[in-house]
Amino acid sequence: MPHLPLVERSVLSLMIRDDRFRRRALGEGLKAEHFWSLRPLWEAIAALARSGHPVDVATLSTFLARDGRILEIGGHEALQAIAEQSVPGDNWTQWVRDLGSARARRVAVESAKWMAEAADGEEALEAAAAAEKAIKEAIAGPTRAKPMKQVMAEVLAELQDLVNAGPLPGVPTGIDELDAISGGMRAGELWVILAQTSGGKSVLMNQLGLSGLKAKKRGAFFSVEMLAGVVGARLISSHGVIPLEKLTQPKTNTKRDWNLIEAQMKELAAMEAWVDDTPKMSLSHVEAEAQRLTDAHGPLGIIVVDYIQILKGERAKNSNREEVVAMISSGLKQLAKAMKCPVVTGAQVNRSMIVRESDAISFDADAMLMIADDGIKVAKMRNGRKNDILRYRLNGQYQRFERISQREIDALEKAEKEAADEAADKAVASRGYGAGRNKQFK
Ligand SMILES: Nc1ncnc2c1ncn2[C@@H]1O[C@H](COP(=O)(O)OP(=O)(O)OP(=O)(O)O)[C@@H](O)[C@H]1O
Repeated sequence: MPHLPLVERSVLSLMIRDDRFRRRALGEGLKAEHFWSLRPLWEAIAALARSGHPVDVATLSTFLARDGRILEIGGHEALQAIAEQSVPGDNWTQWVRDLGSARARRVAVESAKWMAEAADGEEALEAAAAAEKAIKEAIAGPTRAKPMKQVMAEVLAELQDLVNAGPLPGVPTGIDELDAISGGMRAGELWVILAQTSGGKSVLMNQLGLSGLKAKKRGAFFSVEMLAGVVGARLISSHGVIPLEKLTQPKTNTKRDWNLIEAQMKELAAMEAWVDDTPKMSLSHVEAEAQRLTDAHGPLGIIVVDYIQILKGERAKNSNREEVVAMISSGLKQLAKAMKCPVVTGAQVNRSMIVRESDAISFDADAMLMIADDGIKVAKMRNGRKNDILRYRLNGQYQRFERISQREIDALEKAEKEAADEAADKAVASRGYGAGRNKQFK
């Protein structure tokens, strides 16, 4: 049978060593049929990756040894050699095409056999038609395009969901002004919260997640920095408007404090939510765990990932930190699409409020909220108006963003207007029209 042992070997070697290629292979529609000599190895890698298990030589070896298939690929040493083979990923696309064409040639050989073995003319014609279809499919690869009939059915289902949904098309954010602009956090959207260090990213992410839980959505919280207990304490504080100290230094708590805390704990415990605090968490861990939770409990309604730059990237050889961050942000966007729910994450910015390390985050995000002293600026909103400033400010003690008082908003707006006028004056003066905007009209 036609096959390409070296290409199979190179593709599988890349897949063992680099999660990025594993995801590409699965996303690009490679299947067991594309492999001939190393098919059991493909099946083992795909099964482990899909179920969120590590894909390393030891795990693969145990997996293949269980049903005796390790011998079909040449034994443990052959597996070790494949994993250690150093191959560049540059030819990946060509190799995937080559595997597709080798598969097409195998289908052609098989098809010729069916036709030759046909008992009579009619059966031979049927075999020829079936063979033509199989060859076309093998050459084209798995189709990704959806027929218009299916697209229309999906539009109809979405419209029905929107009609049946509450007042908002998306998951409520809990911040009225933001809901009015965005319509809530919609399925497939990536929301990114930007702030300097300790600016309140985690607080706002949790607040949006909690708002989803209150709207009876299933939620998953992934936290790299904080232990699950700390996330839990912060959620209690935010949900119950209880000072965080009462949860971090509880020795002086009164009976009333304990009653309040217990009531909040009960409410939160009844929500369908999970907190994952695995250290050194990677994007593929998040993807696999979100899938596992969905399989076990039903679709998730919101996913919070705290936060982009701290997530471990499977670093491909020679890739810099910027490329890794770009890969993670696009992975989170894909996760939102695959899980059909919003994903909320954060990104650290520097003093000039520039996203560190990657512009890609701003490309992938559907909504970007920038935390500043005078409020939360809507820096991007794919489905709505941008540049509004939501007059909310971090209240660290209660782990939530709260509306700024009207008096303070008036003062902020006055100061902003004065600053804008001053800037306009300077611009006019610098163009040489006079000393200032007001003087021109005297
Ligand atoms: N007991 C408390 N009282 C008042 N403020 C508190 C208390 N505990 C924490 N805070 C404040 O709450 C905020 C928590 O911010 P948060 O952890 O959301 O920031 P972040 O942007 O996620 O930070 P990092 O850069 O560490 O990821 C901090 O500004 C902190 O000072």
